[in-house]
Amino acid sequence: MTPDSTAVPGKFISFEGIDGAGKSTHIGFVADFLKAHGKTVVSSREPGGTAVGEKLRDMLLHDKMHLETEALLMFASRREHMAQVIEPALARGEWVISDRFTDASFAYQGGGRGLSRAKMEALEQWVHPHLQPVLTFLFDVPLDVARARLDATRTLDKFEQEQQDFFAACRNEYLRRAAQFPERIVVIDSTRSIEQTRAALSAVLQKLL
Ligand SMILES: Nc1ncnc2c1ncn2[C@@H]1O[C@H](COP(=O)(O)OP(=O)(O)OP(=O)(O)O)[C@@H](O)[C@H]1O
Ligand SMILES: Cc1cn([C@H]2C[C@H](O)[C@@H](COP(=O)(O)O)O2)c(=O)[nH]c1=O
Repeated sequence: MTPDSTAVPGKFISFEGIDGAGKSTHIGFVADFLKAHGKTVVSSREPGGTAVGEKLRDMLLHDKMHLETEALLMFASRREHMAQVIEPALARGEWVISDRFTDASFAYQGGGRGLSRAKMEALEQWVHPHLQPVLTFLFDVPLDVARARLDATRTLDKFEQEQQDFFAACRNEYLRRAAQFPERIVVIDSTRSIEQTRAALSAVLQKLL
C-alpha cells in the first residue's frame, strides 16, 4: 500500500511546467535552500529517477508509441520511483524534490494527447491513491517564451518537438489543475528573471519549513 502524504515524516515537492518554462533551472537552488535550513534532500526526476525508470525515460522521450502505452509507461516509471526513492526517503524524514510527477501526466497525456481524464484518474488511483506532493511549483510562461528558451539550448526530444497547439493544451490542463488544487499548486510566473523567481520560491518554501 502507498503511504498517505500527511502521515509520513518527510515532505514531497514537485516541479511542473511545459518544456522550456524554466523549472529545472531552479531545482538546484531549491535543494540548496532546503539544505541550508537543515533538511536532508533527495533530488530526482520523472520519468526516471531509478535504473528501470531511466530506461523507460529513454524510450518515452525518443520512441513513438500509442498514447495509452505512453501513459502506462509514465505511471510504471512513477511506481518504481515511488518504491525505490520517494517512499523510503519520506519514511526517513527526508525532503524529496522531483522534476515532474503526476500533474505532468494529466497535462501531457491528458491535455496534450487527449487521454480521458477518467483514465488518468484511474491510473492515479491505482499507483498512488494517497500520496500527493505537499507542494507543487507550476512554472508558467506563454508558449512563445518557452519555445524561445528551448530553441536556444538543445537538441529537442519527442515531446519538445511537438507543435504549439500541443503545448497550449498541456498548459491549459496545468492551469486547470492549479485552479482545482490551489492549496497544493503554486503558480510561479517564470517570465521574470532567475533572481526574481528565486525570491518567489524562497517566500513559498519559508512557510513550509
Ligand atoms: N527566468 C528565466 N529567464 C531567462 N531564461 C531562463 C529563465 N529560466 C530558465 N531559463 C533558461 O531557459 C532554458 C530552459 O530552462 P529549463 O531547462 O530550466 O526549462 P525546463 O522547464 O526544465 O524545460 P524541460 O522541461 O524541457 O527540461 C535554459 O537555458 C535556462 O537557462
Ligand atoms: C513525468 C511526465 C513527463 N512527461 C514529459 C514531459 C517532458 O516533455 C518529458 C520529460 O522531460 P524533462 O525535460 O525532464 O521535463 O516527459 C510526460 O509527458 N508525462 C509525464 O507523466
